[in-house]
Amino acid sequence: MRIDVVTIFPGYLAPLREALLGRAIAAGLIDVRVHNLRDWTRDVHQAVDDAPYGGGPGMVMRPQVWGEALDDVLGDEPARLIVPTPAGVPFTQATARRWKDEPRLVFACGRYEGIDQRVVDEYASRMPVEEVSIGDYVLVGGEVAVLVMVEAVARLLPGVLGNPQSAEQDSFSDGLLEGPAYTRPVVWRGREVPAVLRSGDHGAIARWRRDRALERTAKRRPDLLAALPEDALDQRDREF
Ligand SMILES: N#Cc1c(N)n[nH]c1-c1ccc2c(Cl)cn(Cc3cccnc3)c2c1
Repeated sequence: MRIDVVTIFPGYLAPLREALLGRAIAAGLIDVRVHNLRDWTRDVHQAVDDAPYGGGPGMVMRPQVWGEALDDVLGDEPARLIVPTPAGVPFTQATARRWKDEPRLVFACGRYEGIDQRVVDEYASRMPVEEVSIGDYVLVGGEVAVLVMVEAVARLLPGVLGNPQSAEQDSFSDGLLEGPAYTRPVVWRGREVPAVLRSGDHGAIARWRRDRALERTAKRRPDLLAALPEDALDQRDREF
């Protein structure tokens, strides 16, 4: 997969080159290119924003510079354009799973009060464009959202995670939150690891883990339980 990110703060994307993702990039599993939007400005001040039509607080990012940048970055290679925005469709694990098979993702990272809407409208007329949000809170720009989305997608790509089973069995893969995890020592500050996890009874362990996942999901995210398909829970599951 090729990933392009256009931003006025390229340094914000430096964490992509660290640790697991950094190794995946170095191994050629992912091709990540970060572009500075200001490279497409033509004025001495490298202006990328202007006052909003209709008034209101803050500034809006100008369409011209975005158009020139995206025309260049996109070239003729098919891609999906992702535009982070607080007003976007929620980004979920299902989104990450859908995007992992894309040959190329291009992220348009805005700042200020956002990017002139005509940029989205222009590119949506010729390619898949998604305006997405990573959550119900407000950030200062799109860069952190891109870090989140790139990591969520990249970890699903073959060879990126040391243990591919992690991606298959992680939270949300079965629609439930993951239950608690434990490792050595068996007793820590007087707190003991649940005996079932040391029993060697794999059936009992699987049941215990599912019970804890159901319990945690019912308590913290009842909306996820409600969204499960009818046949996802058996009678016993419904006791939580
Ligand atoms: N994804 C996501 C996401 C999220 N979950 N919170 N905030 C954002 C996000 C994404 C993109 C931008 C761009 Cl461009 C500018 N801002 C600042 C802003 C603040 C208030 C109102 N409008 C824009 C962004 C915030």
